Amino acid sequence: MEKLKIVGGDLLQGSVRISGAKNSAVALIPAAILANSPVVIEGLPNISDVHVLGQLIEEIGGAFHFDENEVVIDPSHIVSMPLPNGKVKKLRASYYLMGAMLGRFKKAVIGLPGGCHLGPRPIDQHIKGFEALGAKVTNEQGAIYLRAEELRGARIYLDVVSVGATINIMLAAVLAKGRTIIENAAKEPEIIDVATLLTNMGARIKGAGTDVIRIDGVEQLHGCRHSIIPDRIEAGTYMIIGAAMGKEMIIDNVIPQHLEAVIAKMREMGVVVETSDDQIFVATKEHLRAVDIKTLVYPGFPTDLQQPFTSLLTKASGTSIVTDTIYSARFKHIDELRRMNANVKVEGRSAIITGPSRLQGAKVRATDLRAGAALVVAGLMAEGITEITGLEHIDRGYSNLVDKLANLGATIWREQMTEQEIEQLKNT
Ligand SMILES: CC(=O)N[C@H]1[C@@H](OP(=O)(O)OP(=O)(O)OC[C@H]2O[C@@H](n3ccc(=O)[nH]c3=O)[C@H](O)[C@@H]2O)O[C@H](CO)[C@@H](O)[C@@H]1O
Ligand SMILES: C=C(OP(=O)(O)O)C(=O)O
Repeated sequence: MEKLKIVGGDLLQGSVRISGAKNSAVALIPAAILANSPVVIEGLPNISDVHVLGQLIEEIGGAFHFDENEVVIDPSHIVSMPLPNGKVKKLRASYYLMGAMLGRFKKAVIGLPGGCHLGPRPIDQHIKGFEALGAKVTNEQGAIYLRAEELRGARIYLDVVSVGATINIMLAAVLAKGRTIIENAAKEPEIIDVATLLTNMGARIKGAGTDVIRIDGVEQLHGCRHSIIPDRIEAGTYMIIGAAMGKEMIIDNVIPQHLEAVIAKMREMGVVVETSDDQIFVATKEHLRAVDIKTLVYPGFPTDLQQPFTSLLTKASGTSIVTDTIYSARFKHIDELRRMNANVKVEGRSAIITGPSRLQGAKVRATDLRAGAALVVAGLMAEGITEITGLEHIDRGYSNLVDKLANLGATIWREQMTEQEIEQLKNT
């Protein structure tokens, strides 16, 4: 087991290349199993969520060859094998195997997913969608059993705007008979990316990226080549790092339109942000202003950047209020930031940050993926050494984090934990 060590205070300079989007990747891989021949995806990120999904594809008889440039998924020999336990619990997005397996085999058994603990994360809207398409769905001892004689298109209104439910219903509907209409659909860029792959595989989908998506079922889908979109959350994390510690930082391979809400907030704080076609330039300023943030569905401020942004706000003068309207308990990083001398407290669904604070290095623990990102940002800003444990969370979503930051001039490395440290961690 490893920990991450950061000596804070270095000003960062240079360019960082953003990897493929985690939240696209984890849907594109299950989408590929709907094809009858190999699918090639360029630019998948080198993160554990991708590797775990690859292992799941192999477990059910598919082939998955990972390479930093492209991944080949051959779904020709996949069988409808139950996956009630095991690796499905390691990530959230294993729930996409429900829609994809149901779509291909008209039956599936998939254990309830894992992923970050951010408060309740029900999947009732996914199930409502599968049932509307004609599936019988039951929950037996923590696994979802899905079975249909045939899937028929339906009109489905989502009671909650959900990324996962929107994509999962698309996956189940592309091979269904007739037309499916998803109303109140989520509009995230990752949904468009998945629709683009499915369309290249032969699916008929209109409206992805708007709140009404129309899918006309087809008989079969074939393999194709697809290039993934860049990760707007990874890009946003490096923008935050640039806003905190950047002398002159260029975020490369990014779609600036995907980050408009974040760019606007940074400019409101006084951060220097300039955009071009596929790059964003960010530099810190000595005096940053406090701002309030409310997370919203896309194109609003993304909840996945709320936690690292909180770390940045410890540097701003005044009081900032960060409210998460998507998740009720996405504040596990706050106690750790307090250990680092941040003046932060949680009231209900809001974090209240009073700055500026001089952060101090400390031993802290990442309890979820973006809590980990928040601690990396804080560690880069702090005086002295910060030690971060819980790297398995960070590894779910950040490709080559240490190399990317070291190339920008950060003093950061991974180190084996001693047996005593591992024991201590287990007991906390
Ligand atoms: C793998 C992946 O893509 N993860 C992202 C996805 O998660 P995920 O797809 O799980 O998030 P959703 O968009 O579904 O969830 C949004 C909100 O709706 C609620 N809800 C969702 C589904 C449902 O059936 N019932 C219900 O009540 C959730 O509890 C949450 O409060 O979108 C989130 C919101 O942008 C991001 O934080 C995650 O990074
Ligand atoms: C919440 C996240 O991921 P997941 O939905 O995969 O747990 C995230 O990427 O911030």
